[in-house]
Amino acid sequence: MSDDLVLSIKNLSFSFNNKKMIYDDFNLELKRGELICIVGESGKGKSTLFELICNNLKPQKGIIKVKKISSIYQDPYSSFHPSYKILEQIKDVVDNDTLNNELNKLCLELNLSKEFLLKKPHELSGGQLQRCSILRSLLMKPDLLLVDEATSALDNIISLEVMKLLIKYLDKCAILMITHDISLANWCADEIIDLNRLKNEK
Ligand SMILES: Nc1ncnc2c1ncn2[C@@H]1O[C@H](COP(=O)(O)OP(=O)(O)OP(=O)(O)O)[C@@H](O)[C@H]1O
Repeated sequence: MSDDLVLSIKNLSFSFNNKKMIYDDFNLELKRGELICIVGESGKGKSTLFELICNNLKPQKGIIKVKKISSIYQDPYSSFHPSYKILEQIKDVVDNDTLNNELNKLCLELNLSKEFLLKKPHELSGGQLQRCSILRSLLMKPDLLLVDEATSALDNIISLEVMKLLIKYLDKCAILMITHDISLANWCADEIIDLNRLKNEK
């Protein structure tokens, strides 16, 4: 893949148990600096696409190439182990230099008190833990950030601030984001892929 290309999906076909095709000859390229939103009704295959990109599902046809991924999910409690402090779980995946250089600044930008990092996941609210999950993802310095409805657990003002922060990171990575919020997609996306239309075109 060229330097700027972080995701390449070519001629992807996928169905569960060889039943209804969810993807049929689907193509997508994402370059550093691009933000693409995936929209579509429930059951159209948004999460399935992320599972395919993360290599948790195998396509029947086609090739998916991807550089370093980090994911932010809708439910932050599913992103953390319940028994360990947040900071320990961040240290598991982030090197010391990055922690020393970037943790304070990012906590400020995410409006996240460092005290939260010394707590276990269930001691935080959904919104607080989601910001911890975003913090960990950004500290991992991914080439591709997969964002699945990640701001829906946050209130509107924080959600907008977090989106602005993610957009600031676009010089370092690309973002592929699942959202039901069309106005958010219209506001931030370079391109919107509507899975309802994909199906209608068949
Ligand atoms: N493990 C599975 N086995 C069989 N079918 C599945 C499996 N996972 C998902 N599906 C089906 O595949 C289709 C796409 O599911 P997917 O979860 O990708 O949709 P989605 O667009 O993310 O929906 P939502 O907006 O509700 O999260 C659905 O019809 C779903 O029922």
